[in-house]
Amino acid sequence: MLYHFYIQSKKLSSVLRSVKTLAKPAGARGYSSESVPDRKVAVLGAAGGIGQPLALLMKLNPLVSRLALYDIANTPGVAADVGHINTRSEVAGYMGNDQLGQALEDSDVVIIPAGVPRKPGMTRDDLFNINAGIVKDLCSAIAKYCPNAIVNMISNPVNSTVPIAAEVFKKAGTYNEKKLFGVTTLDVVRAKTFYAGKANVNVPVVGGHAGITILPLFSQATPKANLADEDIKALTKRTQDGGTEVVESTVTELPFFASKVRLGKNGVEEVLGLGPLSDFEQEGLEKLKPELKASIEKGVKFANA
Ligand SMILES: NC(=O)C1=CN([C@@H]2O[C@H](COP(=O)(O)OP(=O)(O)OC[C@H]3O[C@@H](n4cnc5c(N)ncnc54)[C@H](O)[C@@H]3O)[C@@H](O)[C@H]2O)C=CC1
Ligand SMILES: O=C([O-])CC(=O)C(=O)O
Repeated sequence: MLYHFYIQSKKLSSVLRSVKTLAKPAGARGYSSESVPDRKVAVLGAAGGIGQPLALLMKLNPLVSRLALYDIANTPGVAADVGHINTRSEVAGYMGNDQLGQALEDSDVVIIPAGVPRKPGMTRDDLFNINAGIVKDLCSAIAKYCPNAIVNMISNPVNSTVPIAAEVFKKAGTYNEKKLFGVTTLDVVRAKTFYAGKANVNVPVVGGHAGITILPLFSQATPKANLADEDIKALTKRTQDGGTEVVESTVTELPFFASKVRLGKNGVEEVLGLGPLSDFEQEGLEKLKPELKASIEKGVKFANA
């Protein structure tokens, strides 16, 4: 799954693991290059710490045929570098606002890691003042140049940048709740790693992507490890502090809530429910709602100001 790869891209070891898998010839993984349709992916913020390894992973993905790398600076070099990799997709670099439209035109998928990252001591919400404006402008351009694209928001604070994107698209008349995602897969990756080390385990993580709004559901882990309540509490805290898909849903009364979804080529096909929660998780769910609600409202207010 797309999201899995790029969110893992922060860790070099994960990048190398993914590269190993993806570097197999397309046919070896069940794709025949002739039968793969044309698919354009645009990365906005492509020259950054997340954008560059993400561009590499997209270049290695046999499902991508055109890769547009956009940033306000340094994209010609990044595009030349990534373009030397001998895989299917054609790579083009775009730099500065004048070239944003070209970068976005005809895109099927847009991934946004543009904006500033946290420094030690900052919360994700501390990034709001700078990143909200960046995301708003980029989403206005998406509505204009590729209104049908699937949009994946990485820029923080995700709990607010996703609602900002939704408001911009609603105003432009292009909003499709099935095609807007907040990228929170890193929370799932962390929950799995902390729960069971290297073992192959599934752990759903729901809510948002900041602090207590991240709620790992260890009671639904498969296979299950028999851990004491105190250990589950500690693992929950570690996952929340360590750094799924945020979609508009009816899983809770909140308009945006990370939950398990079934994906298809047109975006979300089904939003899956929360499933049975332990008392500890139910308590966590009630605690996260006010904070996530406030972050959503902050984004909506900004976009409509
Ligand atoms: N959702 C998640 O799980 C994660 C989210 N993030 C977030 O992703 C964002 C990027 O992080 P890094 O790549 O580490 O930061 P970075 O500073 O290394 O890269 C950001 C890039 O965005 C570019 N940029 C700034 N304004 C832009 C604009 N208007 N249009 C296009 N590009 C623009 C910069 O030139 C830079 O190349 C941060 O907000 C960070 O918090 C980071 C890791 C995981
Ligand atoms: O923590 C951050 O600022 C970046 C992020 O979203 C993550 O690593 O989960």
